[in-house]
Amino acid sequence: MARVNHADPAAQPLLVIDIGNTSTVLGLTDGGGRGLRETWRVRTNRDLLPDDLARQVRSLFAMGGHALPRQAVLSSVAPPVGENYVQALERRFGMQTFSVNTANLPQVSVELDDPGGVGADRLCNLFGAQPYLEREGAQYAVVVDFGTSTNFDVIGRGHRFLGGILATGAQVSADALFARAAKLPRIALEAPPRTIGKNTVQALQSGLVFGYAEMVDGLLRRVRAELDAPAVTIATGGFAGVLEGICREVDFYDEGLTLRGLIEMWHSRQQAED
Ligand SMILES: Nc1ncnc2c1ncn2[C@@H]1O[C@H](COP(=O)(O)OP(=O)(O)O)[C@@H](O)[C@H]1O
Ligand SMILES: CC(C)(COP(=O)(O)O)[C@@H](O)C(=O)NCCC(=O)O
Ligand SMILES: [K+]
Repeated sequence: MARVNHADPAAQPLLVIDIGNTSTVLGLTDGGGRGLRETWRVRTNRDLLPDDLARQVRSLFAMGGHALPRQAVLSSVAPPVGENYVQALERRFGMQTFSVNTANLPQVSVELDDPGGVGADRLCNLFGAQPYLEREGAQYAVVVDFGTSTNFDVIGRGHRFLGGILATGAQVSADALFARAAKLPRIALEAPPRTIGKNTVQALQSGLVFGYAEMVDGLLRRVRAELDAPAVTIATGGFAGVLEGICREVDFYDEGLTLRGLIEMWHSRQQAED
């Protein structure tokens, strides 16, 4: 029987929070494991103050019947929301918190002009991609993260962040078009039955969904052509599900990659400290 080591932080449940510009994903790990007992997706709201966030976290945990853990790890690309969560968790619940940034990840080599400028979510994706690198025996991985912006994170073996691409997110592109074309209806971003649309809605869906997929495929081909060895490609983020089966250059779809990366990063940091 496994004995729980109460002194070992890696054996305790952990609250993980990934704060994007549109959504915040929270998760609770099972004690000591990498598995998630439950996840929640809430809107990222820059207007909420630390006590609002404390109330939010408390009610999510109450809803699931979970006790609050003693430790949390956060990734934020939406200041000041990350800082507000940290204040809430530390002051109201006495939690120990760790916020991801380049400076506190010595095991990662960020090979950019300004290593400190990379988004924390992209560093989570670096960790989330590790199992794919190992399983596929690839030298490189490219994570395509479909959020507010669409990020391509190019990762090399040995925890190397090599660079990438930032493209306008699919919803942001659609919103910009609707805002400037008076006669166009707001449509659901889903694939139409065929490329040649038979009405305004289908024509828009073709441009926004198939057009977007072609951009992704084209950029992935260009990235692959610049690398000196094969790359495994994985899609994640809010809009990835819509493109599943449409992008030809995407090998895997993995909704939970960023959050699992955040958990993995925390464990690898614990090991580095031991
Ligand atoms: N369940 C869903 N189905 C389809 N599209 C979604 C879904 N959830 C989010 N999106 C789209 O994904 C984008 C936001 O993704 P998300 O991962 O929440 O972004 P961020 O990481 O920037 O917070 C938006 O374009 C949104 O319309
Ligand atoms: C590119 C991003 C806006 C993506 O955020 P998201 O779409 O996930 O909300 C974020 O990772 C960010 O602000 N990055 C800083 C710039 C960089 O990574 O180079
Ligand atoms: K994200």
